[in-house]
Amino acid sequence: MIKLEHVSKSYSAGIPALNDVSLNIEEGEFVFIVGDSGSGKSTLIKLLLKELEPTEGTITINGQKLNKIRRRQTPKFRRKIGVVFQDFRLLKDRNIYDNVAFAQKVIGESTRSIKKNVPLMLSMVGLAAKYRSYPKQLSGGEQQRVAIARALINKPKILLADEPTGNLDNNNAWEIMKLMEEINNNGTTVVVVTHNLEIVKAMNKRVITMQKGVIVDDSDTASSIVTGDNAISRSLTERDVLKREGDYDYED
Ligand SMILES: Nc1ncnc2c1ncn2[C@@H]1O[C@H](COP(=O)(O)OP(=O)(O)OP(=O)(O)O)[C@@H](O)[C@H]1O
Repeated sequence: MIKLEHVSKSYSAGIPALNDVSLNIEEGEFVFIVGDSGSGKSTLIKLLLKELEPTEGTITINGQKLNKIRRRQTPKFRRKIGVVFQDFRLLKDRNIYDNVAFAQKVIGESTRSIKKNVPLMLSMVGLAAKYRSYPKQLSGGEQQRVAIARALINKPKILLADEPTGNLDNNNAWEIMKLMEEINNNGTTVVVVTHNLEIVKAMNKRVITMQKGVIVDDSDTASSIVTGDNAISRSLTERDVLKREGDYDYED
């Protein structure tokens, strides 16, 4: 699903930010990437999103070699990956329904589908009742849930999260991690960059440790590997949601 072969990235002369990194992440895995500040974690995420090009080596995602993707095809490629950041990056002047719906509008989804999909997704992250709220009316944990809903609404096979709990207190951090675990259990491959080693230890997943641009440890726990495609919609039917949330209409 995600394959790096001898990937290096230098921003300038001197020590490369990534130095000959080879890595394989299989479909359905949940992987933490940890390491000191400056060890290359964010560089790795940016390479996976094709925001940066490697200086050397090859990256393959979903069978697609990233260096073969033309510039005008890049947005389409990125839409296949859900991304979540530390600072949420929500649209401040839109309510949370519109924040999530926006991602569907961008790919040309019909209004009818959007009206069906967005409530389901908001329900999955536990925010169906707050669909009219604006980001500033939500707690940090809730805002991150909206960001996760937005990242997943187009059913990507991969979710990348760069310090998703960095701005959250411990309880909210745990809830977000548990949500990511649920998402992974439904078949999505999840890659999480974090400094929160307490959570990493407790979650018992594969942990890749980086130091000065190289992988210094990769502890694989095979029990965390789940196979299958993205199946959020399979596990959460419309009927489930109506049962859970009560039947109510969303505005246009
Ligand atoms: N745009 C850039 N230009 C030059 N050097 C950069 C740039 N971005 C990152 N670096 C350097 O590359 C190295 C790796 O940085 P990176 O941001 O990938 O680390 P990180 O592990 O994500 O750190 P943090 O945990 O602090 O976010 C660092 O030495 C950093 O200074």
